[in-house]
Amino acid sequence: MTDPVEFDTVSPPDEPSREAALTRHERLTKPRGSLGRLERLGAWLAACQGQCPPRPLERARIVVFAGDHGVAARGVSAYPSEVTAQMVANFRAGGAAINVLAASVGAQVRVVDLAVDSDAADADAADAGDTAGSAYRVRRSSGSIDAEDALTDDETHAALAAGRAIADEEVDAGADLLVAGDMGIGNTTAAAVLVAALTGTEPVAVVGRGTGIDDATWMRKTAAIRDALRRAKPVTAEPVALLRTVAGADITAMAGFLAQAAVRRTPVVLDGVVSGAAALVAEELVPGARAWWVAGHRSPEPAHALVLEQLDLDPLLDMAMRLGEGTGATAAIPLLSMSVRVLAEMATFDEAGISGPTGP
Ligand SMILES: O=C(O)c1ccc[n+]([C@@H]2O[C@H](COP(=O)([O-])O)[C@@H](O)[C@H]2O)c1
Ligand SMILES: Cc1cc2nc[nH]c2cc1C
Repeated sequence: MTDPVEFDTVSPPDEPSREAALTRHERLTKPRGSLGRLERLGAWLAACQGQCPPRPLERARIVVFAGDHGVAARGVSAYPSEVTAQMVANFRAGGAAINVLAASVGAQVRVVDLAVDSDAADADAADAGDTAGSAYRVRRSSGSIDAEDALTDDETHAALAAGRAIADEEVDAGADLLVAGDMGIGNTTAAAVLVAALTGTEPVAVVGRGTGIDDATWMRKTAAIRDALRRAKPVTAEPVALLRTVAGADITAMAGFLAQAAVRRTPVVLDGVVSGAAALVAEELVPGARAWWVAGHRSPEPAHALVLEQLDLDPLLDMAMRLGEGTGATAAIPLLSMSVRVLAEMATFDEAGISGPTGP
């Protein structure tokens, strides 16, 4: 059996740099506080970088964690499982929404197949040019979580180790901002179960429309979530066992990635309900990790609202986006870039010879 995966502890972002950024904002040529949340966002990035003004963001990386889910066979999605492999090919060809959004904001996309339900040989072929992609493949799909564990212990450790290694690779290659995206038919069922388990919520309050399911599918999905939640209950306080029971290799790797990004002091933009569910588990694995995350957007999935509340994160955008792939997070990247550049490039009152506020 493989060894359990250990994570170092998380240290908080640098408070003096945050303070310096907030103080600098008082001296920039604008009424005090007038850039609103953009000011706090820049201060957060200054704290993450440990310097004020912060460096411009130059290497934002989006990692799409792809995997299939056995529970899809219960009829819980509006699309068939084969779409996962087809979309992985689309990502690699550059034709998916995330490719276009990433190109628009100057970010790069990396796709990693953790458990796509296709032949490993296909994955190897598709991974040509991205050798790391197939190297991290843990298995094909996952157990149907309403009736069996998603993964074995060994697979859970392998997926966590994969996510940790991917974060290390990205940080070592100079990433200054990370996004965890997801692709996997059926993954909103697994995400909803994780969120319900970790927030003590009833199935009907976490079930969402996913890819756009009809009412009959909603009933099957709710039943699957109910059954999986019953299986998850005994391991709710054990994050690794919870991942083994109801997550799947893609979400498990994402949790490892989010945990390790925080350990490595690298800021992350969270996406929708799937990255949110992984983030809830990552915060259990390495408490304090949430200080390294910002919520890029609010997904209409009800479980996402629970994630945001539990992690005390206020999303930057509310665009009714429910695609996944990291698209909601990537749409928020321009705000992060602006927040940094404002601190670095705006003139101060002194420099511009502009009168400051009247009064004391
Ligand atoms: O990120 C979200 O909040 C989100 C909400 C709904 C659907 N998705 C995407 O849709 C797929 C899962 O939907 P489903 O209905 O098959 O569970 C998966 O590929 C996700 O990336 C993602
Ligand atoms: C086409 C398609 C693209 C996706 N991207 C993320 N989830 C998806 C689900 C479907 C069905």
